[in-house]
Amino acid sequence: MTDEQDKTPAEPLRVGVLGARGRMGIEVCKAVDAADDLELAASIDQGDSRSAVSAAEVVVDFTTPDVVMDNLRWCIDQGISAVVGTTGFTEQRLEQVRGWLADKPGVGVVIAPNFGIGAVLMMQFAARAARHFESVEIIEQHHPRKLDAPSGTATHTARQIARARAEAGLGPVPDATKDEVSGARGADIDGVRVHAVRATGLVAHQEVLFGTTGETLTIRHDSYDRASFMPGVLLAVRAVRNRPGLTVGLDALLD
Ligand SMILES: NC(=O)C1=CN([C@@H]2O[C@H](COP(=O)(O)OP(=O)(O)OC[C@H]3O[C@@H](n4cnc5c(N)ncnc54)[C@H](O)[C@@H]3O)[C@@H](O)[C@H]2O)C=CC1
Ligand SMILES: O=C(O)C1=N[C@H](C(=O)O)C[C@H](O)C1
Repeated sequence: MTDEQDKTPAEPLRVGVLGARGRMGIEVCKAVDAADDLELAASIDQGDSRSAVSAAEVVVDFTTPDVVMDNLRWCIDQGISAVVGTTGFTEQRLEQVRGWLADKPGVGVVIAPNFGIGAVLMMQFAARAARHFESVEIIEQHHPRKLDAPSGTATHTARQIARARAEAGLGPVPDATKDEVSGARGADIDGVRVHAVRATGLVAHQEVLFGTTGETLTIRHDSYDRASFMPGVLLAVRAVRNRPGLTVGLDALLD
C-alpha cells in the first residue's frame, strides 16, 4: 500500500440541528449537508423527540428564546457541545449556562447573537468608535415574522457600546426629551437607545449612528439572505469541541 492509499479520510463530524424546519434551521441543514467534513446526523423540530440527536457530536440550536435554555441544558447533560444562534440571552442566562458547563469540563458551547461575519465586524467597529462620540443610537430592521425586539444583535451592540463608553468615562447620551409618546425614543439598553423596525422584504439589518460636534458616523450592516450566517455557523461547529466552556460571540473564533 502506498502512502497515498494509506490516508484514510477523517470521519465526518456528526451534527444535529434543533429548529430544523425553521428559517435558519433549513439553511443550517443545507450547509451541513454540503460540507464534506460534516454529517447531518439528526434534524428535529417542535414535537420531535430529542433522543434522535443523542448521536450528534455537536448540536446547532436555532429555535426560540423560550425553549433554548431547556435544549442547552439537555445537550450539556448529554455531553454534547452546542452552537447556539437563538436569541434571548441575558447576563443571567449566560451565568446559568456557565454553571451547567462547570460540571462538564469537556463540553463547549458557542452562543453568538449574529453569525454573519460582516455583522461581527460591524459590532467590533461600533465598540471601537463608541468612545469618540457623545451621541449614539441603534436602528435595527428585520422581517416581520421575528418574535423578539429589539434583536439580539442590537442588544449585544448596545451593551458593548455602553461598556466602551463607561471605560472612556463618557456620561449619559445627551437627550432633552421631556414629553414623549411611549416608545418614541426606542428601548433603553444600558443607556443606549435602540429602535426596532419590522417590514416585509427585510431580512436582518442594523445601523449604528454616532454623533459629535459637527459630524456623524454611520456603521451599517445588511444580511440580504440567511446564507450570510452559514460561514460563521460552520466555523463555530468545527471549533466548538476545542473550546470547552462558554464562548459568547464569534470574535474569538475569527481571531
Ligand atoms: N445568531 C444568528 O446569527 C441568528 C439568530 N437568529 C435567531 O434564531 C432564532 C430562530 O430564528 P428563525 O429560524 O428565523 O425562526 P423560526 O421561527 O423560523 O424557527 C424556529 C424553529 O424552532 C422550532 N422549535 C420551537 N420549539 C422547538 C423545540 N422545543 N425543539 C425544536 N425545535 C423547536 C419551531 O418550530 C421553528 O421551526 C431566533 O431567535 C432568531 O432571532 C436568526 C438568524 C440569525
Ligand atoms: O431573527 C432574525 O432574523 C435574526 N436574529 C438575530 C438577532 O436577533 O439579532 C440575528 C439576525 O439579526 C437575524
